[in-house]
Amino acid sequence: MGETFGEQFSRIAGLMFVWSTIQQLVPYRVQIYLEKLWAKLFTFFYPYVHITFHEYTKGMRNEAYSCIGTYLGAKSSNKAKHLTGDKSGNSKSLTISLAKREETIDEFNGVQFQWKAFTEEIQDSSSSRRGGLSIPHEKNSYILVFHEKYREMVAERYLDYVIEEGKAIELSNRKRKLYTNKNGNDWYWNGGKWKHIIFQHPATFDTLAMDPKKKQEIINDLDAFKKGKEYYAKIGKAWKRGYLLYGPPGTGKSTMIAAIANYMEYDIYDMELTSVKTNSELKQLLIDTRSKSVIVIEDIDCSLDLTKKRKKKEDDGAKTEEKKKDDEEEEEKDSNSKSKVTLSGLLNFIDGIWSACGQERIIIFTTNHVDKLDPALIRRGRMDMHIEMSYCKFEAFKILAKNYLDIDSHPLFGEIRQLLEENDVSPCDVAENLMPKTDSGDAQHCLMKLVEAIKTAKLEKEKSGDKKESKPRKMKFNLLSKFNFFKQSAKGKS
Ligand SMILES: Nc1ncnc2c1ncn2[C@@H]1O[C@H](COP(=O)(O)OP(=O)(O)OP(=O)(O)O)[C@@H](O)[C@H]1O
Ligand SMILES: [Mg+2]
Repeated sequence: MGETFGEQFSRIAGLMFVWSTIQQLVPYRVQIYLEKLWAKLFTFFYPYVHITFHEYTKGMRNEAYSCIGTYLGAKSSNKAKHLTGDKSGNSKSLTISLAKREETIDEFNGVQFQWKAFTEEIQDSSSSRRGGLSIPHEKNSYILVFHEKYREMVAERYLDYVIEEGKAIELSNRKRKLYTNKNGNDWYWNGGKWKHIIFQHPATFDTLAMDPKKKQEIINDLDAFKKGKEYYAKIGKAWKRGYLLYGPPGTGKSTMIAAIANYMEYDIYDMELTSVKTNSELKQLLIDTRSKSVIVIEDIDCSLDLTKKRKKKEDDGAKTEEKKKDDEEEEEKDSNSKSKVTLSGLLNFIDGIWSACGQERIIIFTTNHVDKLDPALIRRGRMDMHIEMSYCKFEAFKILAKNYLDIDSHPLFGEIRQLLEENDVSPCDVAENLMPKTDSGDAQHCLMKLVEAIKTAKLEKEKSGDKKESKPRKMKFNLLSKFNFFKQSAKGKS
């Protein structure tokens, strides 16, 4: 394997010359016999196999080519002498690749493999002809050369390894995207049914205020899912996971989605179910999603009248014919303007045959009213984990205090602990009070503000006599509305 491409080429040319001379001198039958002999001889003198990976095959970009390029760039950045650097709009940092005609050696399981970045100049006489001149264009490829005896290793392990590694590097270096199926002009359309902007959200599990034990459980579940490729294949299950996030407004459901996407380094598909007209459109949307993504349906209880539809069927039996007819007419009027996605369409979306066509996907539903959902929608197995996002208790408060004020303790913490135990306050409302409104706003001032706010809310509640059914102030932060801020900045970058 120590030979360069030049030396290998001279050796092949010599052998070819000997062969063509012999061919001209002997009759046809002998030629056939000699051809077999030649194949053996050739392998004996030149026991190397070449595999070429072109940049384009049949007019389509070859995914293997870009994965190999990324892999070789990462592997040879400290070995090869000629490299190129590239920073495309979609990558977070500089991508290093082998320069044209550069060679490098890669080692796998103690075996050396030779790679070369090959470029061929082609004189295109048709499409690119300008003013009588034919403009040359380049045909790029990577060539892998290895000894005959490693054929099996290459086919069964090495190439898979190279492609997977390349893909992983590409994924970790790409800018992630937030997709939507909503109508609107200020999103980038990517050819399918989804439009996107660059996804940038600072939420992480560290900044998410919730019970630390519960948080760790979710992180462990995500870790197991990430590493579960073989396990899911072994048990014959599609590699996907479903989470149901439920809880009152402002308890961090949307924030949790952003934290999950950041932790997993996934894209987000924010599905507006009311914009989907039919079940087949829903299926098409699913097909158009890519793997390594979180598919989100927020406020699932408000998205579709799924529960009503099912309940109606049960009630229909008890109605008079006239009443039934009136209802049907009413429904007909409604149905022309509304989405016709049905519960079974949605269930198929979650775990039908089609849902398995892309791997490594997380589906998340959020709701403020878990009790309103159809049991079929949230049964175990369909939604693997039910996560309750609840009011802010002391442990969660400490995380917010650290995030917003950078403090771990304060004399007011004791009072706040007690107030949080006795009152239902959403993390959103706590966060709102901890945010300094002026430059002079210090920790003491913010904590006092919080204490006052909780006490005032408590008094108001007592006055209204509605001690039990306290509803926190609804501060609706839809995932998309949060990202409106990023739309402008994302323009032109994607
Ligand atoms: N658990 C939390 N940890 C950290 N910040 C939080 C948390 N909950 C709420 N917040 C803060 O409050 C804001 C609103 O939270 P978020 O939108 O995630 O709530 P939600 O549960 O999705 O509400 P809704 O049910 O109205 O959609 C967030 O931008 C965040 O700043
Ligand atoms: Mg939300």
